[in-house]
Amino acid sequence: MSLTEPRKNKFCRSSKTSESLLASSERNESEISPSTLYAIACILENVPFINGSPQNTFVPGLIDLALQRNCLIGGDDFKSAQTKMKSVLVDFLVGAGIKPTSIVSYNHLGNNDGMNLSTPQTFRSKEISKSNVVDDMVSSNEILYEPGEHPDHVVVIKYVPYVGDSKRAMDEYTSEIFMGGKNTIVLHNTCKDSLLAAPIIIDLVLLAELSTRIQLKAEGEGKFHSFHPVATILSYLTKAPFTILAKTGSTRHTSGERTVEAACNAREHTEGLHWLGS
Ligand SMILES: O=P([O-])([O-])O[C@@H]1[C@@H](O)[C@H](O)[C@@H](O)[C@H](O)[C@@H]1O
Repeated sequence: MSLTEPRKNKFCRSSKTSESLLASSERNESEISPSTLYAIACILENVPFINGSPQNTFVPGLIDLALQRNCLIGGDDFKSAQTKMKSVLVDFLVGAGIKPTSIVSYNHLGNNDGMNLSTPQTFRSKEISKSNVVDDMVSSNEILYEPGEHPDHVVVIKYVPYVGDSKRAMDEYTSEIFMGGKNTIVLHNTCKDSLLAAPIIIDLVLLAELSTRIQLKAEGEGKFHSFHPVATILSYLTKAPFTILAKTGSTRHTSGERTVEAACNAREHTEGLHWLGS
């Protein structure tokens, strides 16, 4: 986990493969972000790495290295309060046939993260992870939304030192209902940012450790093997779930519902198992 870093809009040449990434870190090149360096160190020691921040730490060369070393990586960005509420509420509204057309999320906080997010480059990383959470829900409902249609969605975060770790979140959800009616839901949420993140970190660490001890094989497979290094099961607890597409093997940020399914499947298949190494 690290403080939010500026988002990389394109990957430099040295981060494209594991070889070029390792060579670049050996040369101490500045393009390699601190969180990517931490991840390299973990993978080289076969220690699971979880990205609790929103920036794109998992550059292609790092994913390559994790696959080669079969080391667990997961992320991105702990889903703690406003975004957790948003993913649940929008899922309910869309599922109930109520069409969110405008979502405005504002929050202010005064801790170190709030100060760090007060620069445009780092805020952009968080803005993306807080905004994309509804994309898959909207695009999957072709009855409510035309192809390409989506709600107006605005995310604002302001740094207010006085409130410290007591994060304030204010949300307004406006939706179209039956016969062109309008519905507006307004939420106000005050919470201790760190107290929300801490249990998520503990759960992620426990789940990551447990995942590394599970061996499995599908029918027809010759031998047992571990889960895929890209830990979809961990991404349920994040804003921007980092997952692997079974068909193509490519990684992508996907929706929360798919990660719920992955977590439920994993639990179903592991309940009551005799634990290796226990
Ligand atoms: O999870 P959430 O409340 O939507 O998002 C939060 C952000 O709004 C806040 O700026 C940050 O400090 C928290 O760590 C968390 O990421």
